[in-house]
Amino acid sequence: MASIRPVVLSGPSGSGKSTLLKKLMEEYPKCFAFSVSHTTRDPRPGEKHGTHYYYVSREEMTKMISNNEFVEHAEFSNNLYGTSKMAIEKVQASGRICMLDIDMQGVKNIKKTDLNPLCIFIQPPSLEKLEQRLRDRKTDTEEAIQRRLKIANGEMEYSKTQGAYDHIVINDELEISYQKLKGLLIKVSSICFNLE
Ligand SMILES: Nc1ncnc2c1ncn2[C@@H]1O[C@H](COP(=O)(O)OP(=O)(O)OP(=O)(O)O)[C@@H](O)[C@H]1O
Repeated sequence: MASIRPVVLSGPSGSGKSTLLKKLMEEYPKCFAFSVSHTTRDPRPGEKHGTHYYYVSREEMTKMISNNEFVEHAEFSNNLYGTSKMAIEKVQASGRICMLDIDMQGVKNIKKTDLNPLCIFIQPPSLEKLEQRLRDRKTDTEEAIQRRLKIANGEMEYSKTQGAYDHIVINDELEISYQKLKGLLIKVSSICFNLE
């Protein structure tokens, strides 16, 4: 049986990826799952290997990176984090749709794998509205907002290139965008998604 395609949501910071994913997970908790990331940081009390993260040594993770086992990886506060192909395949094997929230570079990488992802660009209605949403979110400094807006320009440009994304959802009115997203996901797996 062909495996269920993983679904990538990508788009500028503040375009609404987390908001849409949260709605989806709340409405269909059994249908979707996130992949478990790898990290070199130590587990915190109560955290379980394979549930919260896969905890690996820096040596092991560096080796995995050079073996091209990650679709994306980054370093924060002296620790490496990454989304492995294996973790995505594990979700697929469980019969659920693996949802990924990854940046433009991650999209380019995952498209080179044999995971056959459905890539959806979550587009803000305008850069002005994006800026307003980032301000209203109150999670970023002015400097961070300016940095996010600069990156957003490049992401918007890339989204227009031929074949970059399978679909674009303009996130203007949240409920309408959410329904559009659901419509696209039914096509990935009507069995799992059991909406009809
Ligand atoms: N359709 C919408 N209309 C108005 N506000 C929205 C809409 N969608 C999301 N928002 C708000 O915009 C802000 C940014 O959304 P969110 O945090 O989901 O973006 P994101 O793409 O996940 O960003 P990041 O990449 O930084 O995690 C949030 O405060 C959210 O409540």
